[in-house]
Amino acid sequence: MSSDKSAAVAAATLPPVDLRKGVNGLDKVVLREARGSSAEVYLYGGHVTSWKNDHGEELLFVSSKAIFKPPKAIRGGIPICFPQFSNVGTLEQHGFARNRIWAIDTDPPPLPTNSTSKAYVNLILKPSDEDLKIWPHRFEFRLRVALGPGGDLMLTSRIRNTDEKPFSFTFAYHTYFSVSDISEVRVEGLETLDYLDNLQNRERCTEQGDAITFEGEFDKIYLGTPTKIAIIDHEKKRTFVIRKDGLPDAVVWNPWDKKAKAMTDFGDEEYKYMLCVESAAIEKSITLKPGEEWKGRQELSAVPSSYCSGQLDPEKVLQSC
Ligand SMILES: O=P(O)(O)OC[C@H]1O[C@@H](O)[C@H](O)[C@@H](O)[C@@H]1O
Repeated sequence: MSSDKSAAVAAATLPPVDLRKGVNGLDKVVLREARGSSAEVYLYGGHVTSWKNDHGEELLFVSSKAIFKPPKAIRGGIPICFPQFSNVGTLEQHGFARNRIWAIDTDPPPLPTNSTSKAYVNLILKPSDEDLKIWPHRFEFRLRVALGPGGDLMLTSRIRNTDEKPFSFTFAYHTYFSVSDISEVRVEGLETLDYLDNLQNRERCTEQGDAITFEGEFDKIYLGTPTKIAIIDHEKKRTFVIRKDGLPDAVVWNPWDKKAKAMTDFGDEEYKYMLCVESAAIEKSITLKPGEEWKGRQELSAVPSSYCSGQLDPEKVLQSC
């Protein structure tokens, strides 16, 4: 039996949603779609740690040194940065949502969807008394993680102000994509945009030239980005397409060798095999009045690259997906 078929047969005999124990006994939810794709979501952080296509290939990067233990956020997958991106504010780096234990939301308000997939989970995070001491705002953060019939991974965040006064926040889906070799990767859709360079005190610059390629440490916040961005992996002949909604900015990050060595939960050479492209709302923070809700959506697909005699046609890649 081909591996595709056996993955599909296995998926058909297993439930579309399964609560399991993950690393260090942490609870995780396994999602499986009938054709064989799958995803895993840890309640710790509301954190997606795996997304596999129907060939069983892992599409996200998780470090071999990732520490699955609170309070350290899991290195890789899709950490949720909320209510603060990076160090722009008084909270710990990237906020606290990525290192809190989320709950399964058994009765979420309806979310319009045109997918018939049964492979989804709804999670919820509410602030604890301790959280309210460091960020004095009551909220309900609902996260839905769903696998589409074709294996697409959809994350929908709904954040509601349940307090009596307005609050503001910044946000990112800090997605770590698995790539074959960072030197062979290009990102399309961000050319000619303005960005804040995290390596130059967030100086505002304008991207020049062609698609983005990588030759060293990279850490930029692109502003006013299109709703579609592509990551083209030459060697794998695979293109990731990111579609996003409600998230105008996009962070592109690779730590390269020196920073990789400085991170205790990241292998020295692992920077070669990952790239973060993060759908985000950073430059203009989101403000919610009491009772208001914000929604931010990210949809990921992995498709074969259109690759012709060594030349990629960016237009073709973006249009054909
Ligand atoms: O180590 P952390 O807190 O997970 O952050 C990783 C990186 O996250 C990125 O989003 C930032 O732009 C980088 O500056 C940062 O180094």
